[in-house]
Amino acid sequence: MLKKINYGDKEAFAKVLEDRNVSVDPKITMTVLEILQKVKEEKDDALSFYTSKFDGVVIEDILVTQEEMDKAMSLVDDEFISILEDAKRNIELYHKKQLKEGYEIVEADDVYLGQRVLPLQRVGIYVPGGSAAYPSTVLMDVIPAKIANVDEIIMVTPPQKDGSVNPFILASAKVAGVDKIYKVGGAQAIGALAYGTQTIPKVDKVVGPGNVYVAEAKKLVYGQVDIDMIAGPSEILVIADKDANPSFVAADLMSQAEHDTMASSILVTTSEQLVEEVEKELEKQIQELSRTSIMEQSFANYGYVIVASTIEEAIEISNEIAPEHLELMVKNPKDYLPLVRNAGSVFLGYYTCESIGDYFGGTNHVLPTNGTARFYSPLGVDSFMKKSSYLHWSKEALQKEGAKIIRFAKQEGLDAHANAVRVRI
Ligand SMILES: NC(=O)c1ccc[n+]([C@@H]2O[C@H](COP(=O)([O-])OP(=O)(O)OC[C@H]3O[C@@H](n4cnc5c(N)ncnc54)[C@H](O)[C@@H]3O)[C@@H](O)[C@H]2O)c1
Ligand SMILES: N[C@H](CO)Cc1c[nH]c[nH+]1
Ligand SMILES: [Zn+2]
Repeated sequence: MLKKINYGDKEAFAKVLEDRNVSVDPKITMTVLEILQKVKEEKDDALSFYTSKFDGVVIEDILVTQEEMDKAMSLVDDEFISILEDAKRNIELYHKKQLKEGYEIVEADDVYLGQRVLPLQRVGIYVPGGSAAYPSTVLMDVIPAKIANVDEIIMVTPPQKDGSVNPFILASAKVAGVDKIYKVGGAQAIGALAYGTQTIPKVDKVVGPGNVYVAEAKKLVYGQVDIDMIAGPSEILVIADKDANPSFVAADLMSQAEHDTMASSILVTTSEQLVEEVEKELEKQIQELSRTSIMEQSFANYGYVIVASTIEEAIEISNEIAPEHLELMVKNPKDYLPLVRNAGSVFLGYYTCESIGDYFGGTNHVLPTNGTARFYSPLGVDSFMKKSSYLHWSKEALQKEGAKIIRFAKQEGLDAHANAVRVRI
């Protein structure tokens, strides 16, 4: 099911990297530009138009009401609410450590300077609602924003055919602490968050995964608002030694392949025998699961096995691929962690399947994909904060150092800058 290549075959390996560089069809960019322009000009009317066109439903009031929230809570079982709360606790515990403080430096002559770390005022969270509903993503997006102390968290998500929102999404939003929820999705929702409409207020940052229209819209509004990252189809790279259990390896490869036909699952191993055993396990387990066709297509598109000569070499390969998720199914996995340079999130040991991180372990599951783990970080508290600097100089300090500043300004030909110092001293 997986295409087998050797790391030594540089051409074949280059193709693995190339395959991930899916460029966006210009037609999609044109469609999204058109949607964004219409939202900018026609605001709420454009939202109604596109919701009816793409989601097949006409909605009078897109703001989710208290009544709708109460109904959703009554539809969700207590066990699930309690699981959401347990997951929330783990996610909070992990993310609280990310809170950063500002600093101040005090010098002679009443000179002081510092950096303040401030929460964003209003953020927009996109929660996908097309082919699958992910209450877990609501927790992953919202909890770090709450910890950062963002003033207002607004969520947008496409309505279902009957005009409602999946109750598990609403329950998750309630547990996480979202302030307002609007029933609108796709590029039009991103446009609404970026430009504001009569109903949806303009935000400072848009975060959250979505399909290609959502991702393209985020790219296009960047600058008008900040965005988190472009999170594409899921990826998993498993590094397994000869002692790894083939049944576990196969199960984990399938766990991400089931997300999307464009998801990528790669096994890098030092054991030829494991390759054969994993193949057998894949054939067996895939028949026992439900999203068989998606997994098969995903393996056909981006499923690879790469044989490496050592675990160190396997990590070198992984660093080149820079996967969203990396599993180290090897003996003494922590010994290898320092060698990992590029990976969104690393799962250590035979029993740490990636699904733990998707739902419950505490680390964030909104992660850089498509090789961008080389420079992007997981979504976190930092994503919802910004910095601002400040400086104070006294008359004495300016008298001492002012001449240097005047000279600097003159060097740049900026006389008015120099003058601002001169008039004070
Ligand atoms: N990385 C992560 O953490 C993570 C988590 C959850 C989901 N995801 C990904 O998010 C994506 C969700 O996609 P989805 O489609 O299910 O939901 P979605 O909410 O992203 O997209 C649905 C919206 O797309 C718009 N749309 C659909 N067809 C269109 C068209 N022809 N032209 C213009 N707009 C159109 C509609 O407005 C619709 O409301 C998947 O790729 C999934 O793998 C990633
Ligand atoms: N693995 C996905 C991110 O790549 C997130 C997710 C949500 N639910 C299950 N998994
Ligand atoms: Zn997942």
